[in-house]
Amino acid sequence: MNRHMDKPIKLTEVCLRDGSHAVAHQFTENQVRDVVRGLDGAGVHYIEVSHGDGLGGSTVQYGKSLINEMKLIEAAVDECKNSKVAVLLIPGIGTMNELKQAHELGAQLVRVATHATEADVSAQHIHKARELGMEALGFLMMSHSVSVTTLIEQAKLMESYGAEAVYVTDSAGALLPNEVRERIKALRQSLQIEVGFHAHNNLSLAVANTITAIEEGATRIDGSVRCLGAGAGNTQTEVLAAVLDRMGIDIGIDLYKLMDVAEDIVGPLIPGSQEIRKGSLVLGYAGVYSSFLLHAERAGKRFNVDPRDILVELGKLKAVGGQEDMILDVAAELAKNDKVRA
Ligand SMILES: CC[C@H](O)CC(=O)C(=O)O
Ligand SMILES: [Mn+2]
Repeated sequence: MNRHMDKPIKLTEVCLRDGSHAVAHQFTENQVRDVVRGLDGAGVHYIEVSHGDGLGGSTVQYGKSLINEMKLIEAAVDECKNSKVAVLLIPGIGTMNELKQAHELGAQLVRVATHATEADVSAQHIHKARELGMEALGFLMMSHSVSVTTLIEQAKLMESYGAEAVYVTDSAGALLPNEVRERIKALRQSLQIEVGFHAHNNLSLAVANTITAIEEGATRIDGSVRCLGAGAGNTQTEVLAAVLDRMGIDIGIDLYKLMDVAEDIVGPLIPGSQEIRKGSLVLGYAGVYSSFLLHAERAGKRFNVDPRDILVELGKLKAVGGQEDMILDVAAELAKNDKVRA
């Protein structure tokens, strides 16, 4: 443990949930089984399994899953000897019924995710999860887009509903290290519960930002092996584990086993490349939801406009998760303006 930490670090591996965006929600049951078996064997504490947009996300708006997420959750639970299965739920996309179903299948933790100004919509789901005996954590998305004061207010709401931790969620991968530091520090000073951090690597800062969060006392940390997550992916778990080991922080994970899962099991599932390319870079630069990338690339093709222009415009409009329909509106509008100019 480092000097600020009062609890050991708990790692949530998100490649099977955030990574679902990167594979257009096409995970098969066997892929999930293989990845979970490997992560469980490496000692990962929590493995999140859900549609990329959380329980109930399989829709035309967000992208249809190949396999019903409940089947994937059941398979993940079946493969776990020590790891716990976690799910993500965005109120309004996921419902109480889906939460109950996931719990009955063996999910032990839920992260209730809201936009960084809308924590009030998480109350019922946090209460329900606690009533079911699940761990219930709050996940404040697009945390870069609000002031530290707002973030504290919203985190306190989640704490008052019974959340056992609140995450600073850098959905756009837009936060700079000093901005992570001030946010984590402020939440640590204002909350009695644990603080977490979830990064995206769009500006190549995910590992550095995660280390900064840990230095400030964050104890709930997310990563995705091989960066399999939306945009340029998340904090690369095996890299983070190696860095923490070098720092003398033991998180109880077998580094070589984790590297092997990353290389041999997750690597072959990655459809494109998770390196930072122009699309993902613009996500971080313009402060846009990482899960918008593939939608913007598709809309760009359809309307013959540069996806970067779509993303920059969405950044200006401060589009939030759940407003995926705006991506098509913006693309159509840009195409119309291009025609007028031509
Ligand atoms: C659309 C939900 C989103 O992927 C949740 C998340 O991981 C984030 O906001 O970064
Ligand atoms: Mn994410």
